[in-house]
Amino acid sequence: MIFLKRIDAIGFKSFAEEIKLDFDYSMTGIVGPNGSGKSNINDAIMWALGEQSYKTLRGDSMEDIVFSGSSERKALNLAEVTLVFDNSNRNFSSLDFNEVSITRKYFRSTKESEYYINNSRVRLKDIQDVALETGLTKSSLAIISQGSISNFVESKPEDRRKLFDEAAGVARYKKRKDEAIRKLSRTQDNLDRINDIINEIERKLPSLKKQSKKAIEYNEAFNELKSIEVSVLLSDIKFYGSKIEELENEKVNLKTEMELLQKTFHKNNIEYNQLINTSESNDKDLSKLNKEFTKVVEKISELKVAKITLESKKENINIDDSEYKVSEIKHKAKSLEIEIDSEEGRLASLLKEKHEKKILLDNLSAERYKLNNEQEYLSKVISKLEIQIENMIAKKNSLENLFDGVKNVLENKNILPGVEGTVSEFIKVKPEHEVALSTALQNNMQNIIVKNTNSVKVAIEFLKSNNGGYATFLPLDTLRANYINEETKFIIKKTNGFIGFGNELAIIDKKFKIVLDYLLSNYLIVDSFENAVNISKITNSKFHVITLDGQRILPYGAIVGGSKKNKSINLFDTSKLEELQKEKDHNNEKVINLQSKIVSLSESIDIQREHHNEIQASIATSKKTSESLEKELNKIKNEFRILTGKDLTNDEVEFKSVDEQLIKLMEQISLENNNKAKIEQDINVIRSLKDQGTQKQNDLFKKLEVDRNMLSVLKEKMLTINSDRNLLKEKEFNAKNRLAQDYNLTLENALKIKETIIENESVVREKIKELRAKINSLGNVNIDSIEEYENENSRYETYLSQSNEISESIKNLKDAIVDMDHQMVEQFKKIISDVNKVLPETFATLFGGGTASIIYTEPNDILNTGIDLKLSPPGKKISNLNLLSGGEKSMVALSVLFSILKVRPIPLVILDEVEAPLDIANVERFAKYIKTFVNNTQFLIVTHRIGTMENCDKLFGATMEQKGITKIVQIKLVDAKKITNSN
Ligand SMILES: Nc1ncnc2c1ncn2[C@@H]1O[C@H](COP(=O)(O)OP(=O)(O)OP(=O)(O)O)[C@@H](O)[C@H]1O
Repeated sequence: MIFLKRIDAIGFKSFAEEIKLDFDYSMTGIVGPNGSGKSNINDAIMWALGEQSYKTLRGDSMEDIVFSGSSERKALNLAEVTLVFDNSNRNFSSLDFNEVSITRKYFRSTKESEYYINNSRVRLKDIQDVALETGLTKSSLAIISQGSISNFVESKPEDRRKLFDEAAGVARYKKRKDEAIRKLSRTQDNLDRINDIINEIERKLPSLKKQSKKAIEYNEAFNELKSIEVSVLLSDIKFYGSKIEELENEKVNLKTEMELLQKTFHKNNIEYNQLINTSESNDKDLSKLNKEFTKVVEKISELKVAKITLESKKENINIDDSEYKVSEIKHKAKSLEIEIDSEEGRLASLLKEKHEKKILLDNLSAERYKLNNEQEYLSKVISKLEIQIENMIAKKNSLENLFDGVKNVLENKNILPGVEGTVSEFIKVKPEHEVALSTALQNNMQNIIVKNTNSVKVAIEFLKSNNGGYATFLPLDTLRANYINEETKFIIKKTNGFIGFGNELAIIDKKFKIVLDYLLSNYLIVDSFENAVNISKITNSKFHVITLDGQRILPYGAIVGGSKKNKSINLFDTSKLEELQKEKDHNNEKVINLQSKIVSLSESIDIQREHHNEIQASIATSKKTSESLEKELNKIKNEFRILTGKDLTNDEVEFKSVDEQLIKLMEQISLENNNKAKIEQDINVIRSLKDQGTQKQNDLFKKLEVDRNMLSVLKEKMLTINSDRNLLKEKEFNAKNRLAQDYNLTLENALKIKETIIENESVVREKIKELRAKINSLGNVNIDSIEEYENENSRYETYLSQSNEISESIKNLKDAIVDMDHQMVEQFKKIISDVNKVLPETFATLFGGGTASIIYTEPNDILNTGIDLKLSPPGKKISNLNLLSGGEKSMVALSVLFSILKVRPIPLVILDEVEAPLDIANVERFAKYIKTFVNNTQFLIVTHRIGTMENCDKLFGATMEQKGITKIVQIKLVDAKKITNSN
């Protein structure tokens, strides 16, 4: 049997000071004046066992259970009640202790309750479990007040049955049944909701299934088409690629051939034009010489006429024959000497001229040798430059330095709208700013300039769908620069060593200016590190400051410096490439100049060589002429010796006036003849040169014609190659475009797809047509429907299984309710029958005779039936229970209560003034009757009645010595009586 050993309470209602009640006895009485706090003990027990209804506790809120203060005491914040039970028989089966204490605390401030079992904090539910085992729970039989006793008879049959429900333990089932019904209703709601969803899905599912089937068919056909067509496109692209490569190679060879031919043609053309010039100048010289020649011939004729006139004049003079002959000889000798002198003079001048020509020729040859060497050296330099340029262009065109994302975007520029190119492609810098601006731009060189944000969107989608990497885009429509304000700019410009703002030093096309401003407007370029530090300080370290050799001071003062390795390749390459190209062009110009100089030098050398040869020939002729004149002079001198017997000396060569005139004339004639010969010689030289020139000119002309024809053939060929190549490029582009547009594939990604081997091209192309037709025949396809169908179907299955589970649990609940109903009926019937067995005896004992029984108001509906009482007090016939007196009503209720206690003993029963309406004799009977239960039940009786007090084992008196504060002390019967009497 569970035995309540002690109650400790403080702060609960009127227990402002701690009260302790030891219940060592089976029947304990509590006495005291009205309002002294007796019933508060019952409340304390109920509250400690977890009572949640403040109304049951006679309050308006839970706060009302805390001591609210009195005229002398302040209100308390905490109410605490502890019940101590004996558990040596382990009546609380789950608690392995000899003593079990249950504590509840309530804090007014937090409005929170705390529960403890044996001082360990527990949940409310743990307390309620223990309370169930005590049988001391709310509305149980354990706590009976005066009100509930008098109500029992007066209440309706349906309310009356509650007591029996409690006793039968049916209340527990009822509670569970209510819960089960609530759960059933909730579950049914759930089922309805799920069935609604199932119906809704069922409506959608067939159409989705149809769409999904169509989409799957489409996907299959599309994937097959994709696999075949991608392979066909790849094989086409491969074919076009190899053909384009062949044509490119052919083009390179053709270009080299054309360049060579053009060089030769150009060279020959210069030579040809120079020959024409030389020929024209020769013609001029010739006509001049011819005029001079005519003049000389005319002069000689005139002189000869004068000589003949003089000779005839002389003939008329009568002179001795021998004298004449001597004179003749003298005259002839004189003229021969003149001729010899003149010939010697001519020879000397020819030798001098030859010497001069030799020196000139040597100089010209030396000059030509030097120029040839120079040309050879320059040609080598040009070849080297060409290789360097080709390498650079190849490297630049290869895109190999670019990040994956950037490379992919640039490679697919044709299908991505609005992509302009990388920053490095457009920005140019002066060589002296190259290092600084490369340092500034190092992270942005590969940013891609695009027209607008839409272009960015398309490009990013493209990169995402091809797993093509990342890139930074600069959309021209939304890009905004963070400009330095004019005032700050003014100060910066005045600072030592400041060279310029990054965006003003770099060069870019006007339409991309915002890119420069965006990237470089906050970069200050300065000459030296010291000045960089200074300018950074002046500007509060707000901007990037970069020195010409690439040292950087970042905003907020960080400094980056070191070697110049970071120089941007692209920027450098651009200016370097231009530099190389310029150098090459400059050297080419030099070579062309040299070539024309060499050609003209060669011309001059040829001409001078001809002159030299002519002079050589003239020298030989002159020597011969001199020799023959000497011979003739010697012959005449001999003739003179024979005629006169003396040697012809110079003194004798004297003439008379006519002779002298003749000699003079002859001298003049000889001089003019020499002159004429000289002119003739010059004419001959020029003529021969002219002939040679004409020959060369004709040869060159023919050669030029041949080369010109050849060039036009080669150009024609180049045009054909270019147009073939462009055609192939277009085809290749179209194929790539189809890869991108039809299959959203870059070439790179397409190559990763396993290729279908094409054995028979026409069969494959036929298959492509077939698949296309199939795809077209499918019409509008909703690809998402595959996933949608799968999702909806799986949702359908999930809900279906949930619906089945819920239906199953509804069935279980219904079964459980039926089971509970059955249990309740059985147990209810049992308690009624058990009580009916003892009730007549109890009734007779308390009433001193008579009989009583319990009857069902609805015997056919035991679950809902009310309970009525059939009573026969001794000597009375009762037709209506309401006709009983107050005391009788209490006695009837107590009979029923005690009958129940007999058949269903309860460990602890609290009776609160239940015997108040009874007369002294009945109180006596009542108290005595209680005594018959004490073996199974512990009684706590709040009473004002002496009869009851006399039968109690122990009495406690409740007083309010201090106003409003209950004090409880054990008292003797005599004192109890005193208290009662004084009431
Ligand atoms: N929160 C509270 N703080 C202080 N006193 C309280 C509080 N709640 C109730 N009381 C006091 O408790 C008393 C009521 O006690 P109780 O009902 O136990 O009296 P009783 O002895 O059973 O009286 P009766 O014999 O008339 O039934 C009242 O005086 C009331 O003012």
